[in-house]
Amino acid sequence: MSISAVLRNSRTRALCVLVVLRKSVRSFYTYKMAEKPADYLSTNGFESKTPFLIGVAGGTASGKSTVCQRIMEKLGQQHKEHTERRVVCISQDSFYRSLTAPERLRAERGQFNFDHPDAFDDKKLLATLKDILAGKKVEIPEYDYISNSISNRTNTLYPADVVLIEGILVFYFPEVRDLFHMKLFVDTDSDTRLARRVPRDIMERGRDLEQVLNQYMNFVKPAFEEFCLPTKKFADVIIPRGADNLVAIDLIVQHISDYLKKNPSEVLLTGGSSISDSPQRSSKGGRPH
Ligand SMILES: Nc1ncnc2c1ncn2[C@@H]1O[C@H](COP(=O)(O)OP(=O)(O)O)[C@@H](O)[C@H]1O
Ligand SMILES: O=c1ccn([C@@H]2O[C@H](COP(=O)(O)O)[C@@H](O)[C@H]2O)c(=O)[nH]1
Repeated sequence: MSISAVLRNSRTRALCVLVVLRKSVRSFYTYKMAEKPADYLSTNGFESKTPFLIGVAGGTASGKSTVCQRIMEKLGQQHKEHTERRVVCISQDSFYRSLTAPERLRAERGQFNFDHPDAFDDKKLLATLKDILAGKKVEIPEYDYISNSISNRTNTLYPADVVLIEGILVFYFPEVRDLFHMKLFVDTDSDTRLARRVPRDIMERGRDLEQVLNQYMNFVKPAFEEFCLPTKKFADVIIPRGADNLVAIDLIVQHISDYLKKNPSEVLLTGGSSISDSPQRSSKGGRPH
């Protein structure tokens, strides 16, 4: 091979290396930039960080709401103005879908399966959680268990640092499940749950004993076994005995508290924080907890 051919060849090789290098540098930036909007909301040169999203699943009356309440109390959030809260909590029940007229009739007779995934508007739940993760203020509908429907009242959820969402099937829908940075499963035995559900549904949800037991045997128990219990395997932390488990609650509170300390709530100037400081999905590597 002549010297000029060698030179031409090595120049070609050098050019190739440069192209490859440029390509990998560009794809590195593309990756970073593409990741950024999911973690930061950019408005007028300011960025507000995405909240740390915690899913809390478990069977009916396992104590999901009570666990969330305890966490809020221990973090001193319960008595704060809604606009001031750094930790907020919502329920998957706000995302039950509207029923058709025949379904409404069945629901009134206790013959509608509210424990089946089809009872939920999972698209709306997903869209709302994405808005929350984008740092938006959202309206959360109130669910009315007496009329078995979404009421016309909503509660405003202001951007917060940590958002808890509790519900029987929060880990059921894969796209929803993948949004969580941390997944908790409240594991309370079925007898205890039934013993709690009966008085609650009679006193708070306007049911009679026969209705509660029929619904439990026909729908609640089979659906728990088919749809809710299998999602326990997705949990990062299982909380046996629910709100009675003070050790588990204290550990979770400590973790959230550390997260809040590491992530001051003020809005950040653009470029003020690195991507690696922001929450990572628990299904991927590098989780912060
Ligand atoms: N550790 C507990 N000890 C006694 N009662 C409890 C406990 N946890 C929850 N409860 C009661 O059981 C019922 C269901 O609890 P809740 O937290 O609403 O469960 P979930 O949100 O899982 O449906 C409520 O009436 C609640 O007050
Ligand atoms: O109109 C409705 C809607 C839901 N339910 C029951 O509620 C539970 C879920 O709420 P928990 O607070 O987790 O118990 C679910 O088991 C449904 O059966 C209802 O009875 N009526």
